Amino acid sequence: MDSGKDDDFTFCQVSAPVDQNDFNEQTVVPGISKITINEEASSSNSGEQINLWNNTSVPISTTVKEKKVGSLSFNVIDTTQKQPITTQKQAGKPLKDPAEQKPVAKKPAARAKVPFEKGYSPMDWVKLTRTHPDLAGLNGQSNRRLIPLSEVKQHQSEGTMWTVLHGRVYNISPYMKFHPGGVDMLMKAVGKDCTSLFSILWQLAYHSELSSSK
Ligand code: HEM
Repeated sequence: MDSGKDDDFTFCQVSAPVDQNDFNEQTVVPGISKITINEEASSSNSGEQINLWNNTSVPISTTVKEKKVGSLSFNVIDTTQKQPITTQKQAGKPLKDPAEQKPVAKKPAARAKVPFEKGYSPMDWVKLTRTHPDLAGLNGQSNRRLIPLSEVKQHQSEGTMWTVLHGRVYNISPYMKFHPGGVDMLMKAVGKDCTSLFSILWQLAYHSELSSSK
């Protein structure tokens, strides 16, 4: 093992994220009519931002930051946009050349925080991570093995709910009731590669804290 992070449930080789097509942003955030997805952002410093509505792309520069929530750690894309994410959409009319479109200020996302049950506050999570060193459920197994997506799909039950984010496998089961967005939201990531979904949420500013350096 190298000297990298060894307290984590890592590494896997999987296919491209699969949940993007299942994902309907309206069900996650009613009222949102326009979102964009970052492609090729997990390991490069530059990429393209694809606009889902008119399929134009805008070059952006990205950096990948590693963030931690308790023992869960993950990479989060930090995009330094050269152009605003949102542009005006005209109902029923073809969109203008992106260069002509007036920029619209990005609205802060409507809050969708769910009240925590007693004993599941962020502070309780911190305590749990300190008192339970093996929340990933490794049981002494290496955290550096290749895990196929087919194996990730098999872990969808209490205690062992796996997801893939930026090429790494995480057991998010212990975090379920601590998730500020609620159990139902987090369940959408279980048994899948949630990288695309996570990028969408980040762009909607739902996971802003995870991606800032505060
Ligand atoms: C994969 C692991 C995930 C982790 C570790 C995680 C962690 C977090 C954290 C720390 C927050 C609070 C951040 C903030 O207040 O800015 C949050 C909020 C939220 N998350 Fe997640 N999340 C995960 C996956 C998901 C998924 C898959 C969804 C939806 C499908 C989701 C939906 C939300 C929503 C709606 C909020 C509420 C944002 C707000 O209104 O404040 N999360 N999550």
